[in-house]
Amino acid sequence: MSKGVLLVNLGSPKSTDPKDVKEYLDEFLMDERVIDVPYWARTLLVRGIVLNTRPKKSAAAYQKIWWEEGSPLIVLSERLQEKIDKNTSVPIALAMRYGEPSIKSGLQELHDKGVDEVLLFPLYPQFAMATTETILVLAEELRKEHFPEMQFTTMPPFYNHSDYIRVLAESIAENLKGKDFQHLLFSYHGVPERHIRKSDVTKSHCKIDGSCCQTASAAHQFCYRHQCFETTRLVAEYLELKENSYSVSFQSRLGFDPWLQPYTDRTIERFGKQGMKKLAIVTPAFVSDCLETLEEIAMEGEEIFHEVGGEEFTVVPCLNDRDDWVKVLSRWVDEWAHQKPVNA
Ligand SMILES: C=CC1=C(C)c2cc3[nH]c(cc4nc(cc5[nH]c(cc1n2)c(C)c5CCC(=O)O)C(CCC(=O)O)=C4C)c(C)c3C=C
Ligand SMILES: [Fe+2]
Ligand SMILES: [Fe+2]
Repeated sequence: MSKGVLLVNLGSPKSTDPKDVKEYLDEFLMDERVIDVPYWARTLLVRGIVLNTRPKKSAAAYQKIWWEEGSPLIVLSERLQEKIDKNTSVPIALAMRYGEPSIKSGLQELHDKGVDEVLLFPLYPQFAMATTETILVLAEELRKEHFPEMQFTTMPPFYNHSDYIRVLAESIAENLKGKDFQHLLFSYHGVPERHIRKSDVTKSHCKIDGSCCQTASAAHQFCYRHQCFETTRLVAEYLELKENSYSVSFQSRLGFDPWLQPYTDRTIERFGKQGMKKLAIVTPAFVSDCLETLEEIAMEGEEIFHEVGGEEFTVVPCLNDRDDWVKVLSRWVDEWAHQKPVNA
């Protein structure tokens, strides 16, 4: 059998034109693993309400961060793919869950190179129904329909992998070197609390309280909240951060349902109001910088902090195509290609 890898990230609109943003948001928000309500309710909510106003607002946000080469998320993912491709012995293709290049075109590209054993590699450190799961489900549907001879292996979430923790911690240390920050905020993309309960395989463990994520359970294999806390704990341990000098928050909530808390925007505001002057922030749910890091955190977050008296707001960039990250990913790929287990 001939092996190859499909890296999969979230995706972006084709351009910052509100029409393209609307098309992208339609595909994204009509995904039953993102807005997980019955089809009729999702259609009413997304096509009847959200898509009337959101595309214009999102397009304006995209305009603030768009690069000449295109969407930062796509350009950075392409750079990562090209570097890994140069460093490994098997073909590496890139796909996006929404928009282009599609998962189907990525599988086709590998198929055209004679690949029949694919490592599906969602570019998300932590598992979530709205990210990892939706990629794997769609890839399997496409495999059955178009590439029945292909075999898939899945890269597990790497939120606690020692190589990932080391690279993330080193990146934080490097970017904050010489900066005199009072607190390091780990801001993860949020999800509705309901998603956590749905992914609970025990059906009873996840209470979303102060202790469930620290109490050992089979649920944690699919618990986004637990995995965010674990990434944070391991990085803090690596960097020897003092208790209370760091904390976790969740950003980018949409709609009126309760999402994971505390919310990042309110946390930044609270810190400023309490008199904090120097805040650093890192966003480990994203491996590539994107709208949510470049606009929501680096622009809006900073504005909130300054409005309430904060002075220095330092954002640690995502791992993007850092050399040590490329090296780790390339080694994981080669280990898989040569049949060694990829998990530590
Ligand atoms: C119900 C809505 C959403 C859930 C659940 C959700 C989970 C989720 N998303 C990411 C990563 C990214 N999301 C990005 C943008 C984005 N996310 C939502 C909604 C949900 N996300 C929307 C509507 C948008 C589009 C922009 C906007 O209108 O606000 C991005 C950035 C894309 C880019 O082009 O730069 C990323 C990345 C994760 C990791 C996650 C669950 C853990
Ligand atoms: Fe999102
Ligand atoms: Fe939990």
